[in-house]
Amino acid sequence: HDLLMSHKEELALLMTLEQGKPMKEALGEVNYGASFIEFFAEEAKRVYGDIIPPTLADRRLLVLKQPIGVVGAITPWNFPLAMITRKVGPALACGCTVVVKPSEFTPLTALAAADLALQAGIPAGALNVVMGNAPEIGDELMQSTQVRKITFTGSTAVGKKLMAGSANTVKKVSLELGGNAPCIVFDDADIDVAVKGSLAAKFRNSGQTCVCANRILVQEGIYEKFASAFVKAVQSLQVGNGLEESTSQGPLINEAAVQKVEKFVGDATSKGANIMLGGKRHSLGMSFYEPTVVGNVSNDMLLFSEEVFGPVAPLIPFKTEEEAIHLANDTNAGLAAYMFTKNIARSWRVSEALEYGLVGVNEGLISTEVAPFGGVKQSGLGREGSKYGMDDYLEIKY
Ligand SMILES: NC(=O)c1ccc[n+]([C@@H]2O[C@H](COP(=O)([O-])OP(=O)(O)OC[C@H]3O[C@@H](n4cnc5c(N)ncnc54)[C@H](O)[C@@H]3O)[C@@H](O)[C@H]2O)c1
Ligand SMILES: O=C[C@H](O)CS(=O)(=O)O
Repeated sequence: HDLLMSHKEELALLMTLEQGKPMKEALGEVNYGASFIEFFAEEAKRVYGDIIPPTLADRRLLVLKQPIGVVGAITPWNFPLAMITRKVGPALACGCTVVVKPSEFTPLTALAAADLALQAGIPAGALNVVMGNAPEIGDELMQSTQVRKITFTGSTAVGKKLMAGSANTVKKVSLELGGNAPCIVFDDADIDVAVKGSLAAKFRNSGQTCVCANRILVQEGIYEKFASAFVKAVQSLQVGNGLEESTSQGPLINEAAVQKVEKFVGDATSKGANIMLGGKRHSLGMSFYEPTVVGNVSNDMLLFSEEVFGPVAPLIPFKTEEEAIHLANDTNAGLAAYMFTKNIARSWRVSEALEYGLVGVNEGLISTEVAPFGGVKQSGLGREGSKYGMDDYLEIKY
């Protein structure tokens, strides 16, 4: 933890250079990534067992918790450090060894973090980083009987492949997959809080975050007022080189990502949505795309049904609370959801009706190492972070 923090600037520079996120976000990710190392170093002291009152007088019943064994960890490019430490932290704390396969788009951050781990005294062989052909490495990890657990963060499609491939050796699998987060703005919301929270939830890492607001549902009574204020806030975002202090929006990870955004925006406009801001490649060229707001989006559009993973905010009008809940849950994803309301009864009622692993109320940035992170439905299996994050790396022995 201390070496990550003392090398914060170098690690952040690596992330900005290979992933593109603005330095201020990269610096924040080092703090976030290091927090998992510190948190789980502490949790290692609390891997408690049990002594169970026996059913027979001459018996003593004991429960131990032991490390599951060798862990295969496969991670994405969008949070090159934190998605690794969110796995390596609990794995090492539970006494497991780890083989990490980082994304081919962000290898340097992974190697730098691993080097710091060796400097910190993590024994050689306890933490390993492998690079190369992802499917081949994945197959090796899935088929090896030495590997007892696969932990994956990435797209839902790849997660399903790994889950299926792990069946042959009955591995424990934890999956952190794609999202399609609704962000519900009710008539009774504080509009400034709603605009600030929706902006943060949508445009973090230029929209390339699994918990990004993917659909912004706005009640009809506040739709015009919210849309106007939200567009004005999006206009304040500064697109540019992540190394420049003024930049708040970097490039997308690659050309394919930009083409996906273009496809989604084109699909929406062809079906009647209207571009309120942006809607095209940025004049900087390369893989920069303008922060975009699309109005009157409906559930027949890709922007509603799929994870855009880019700087595009679809606004979807709704009439009633029941309609908002129905629209919000109308997806196979179930990672994060957000709502903005000043009505406490409504916040409880809607939170409990939403089919998601994480629900933010009047807040767009909810990820923290002390709380359980993970999805329901097809957004994943298991939880990372929090005391619950240890369970996936332990076996219970009676
Ligand atoms: N739920 C979460 O915590 C979370 C966090 C970050 C990203 N994501 C999701 O990840 C996606 C974006 O990340 P990405 O583009 O890196 O995802 P991806 O699935 O394309 O790649 C993720 C990792 O899997 C590897 N991989 C790809 N194909 C593989 C295969 N056949 N076998 C083994 N490994 C393989 C990649 O090399 C990479 O290391 C988005 O859908 C996003 O929502 C989810
Ligand atoms: O992109 C997915 C990450 O899990 C986002 S967060 O940094 O954990 O919020």
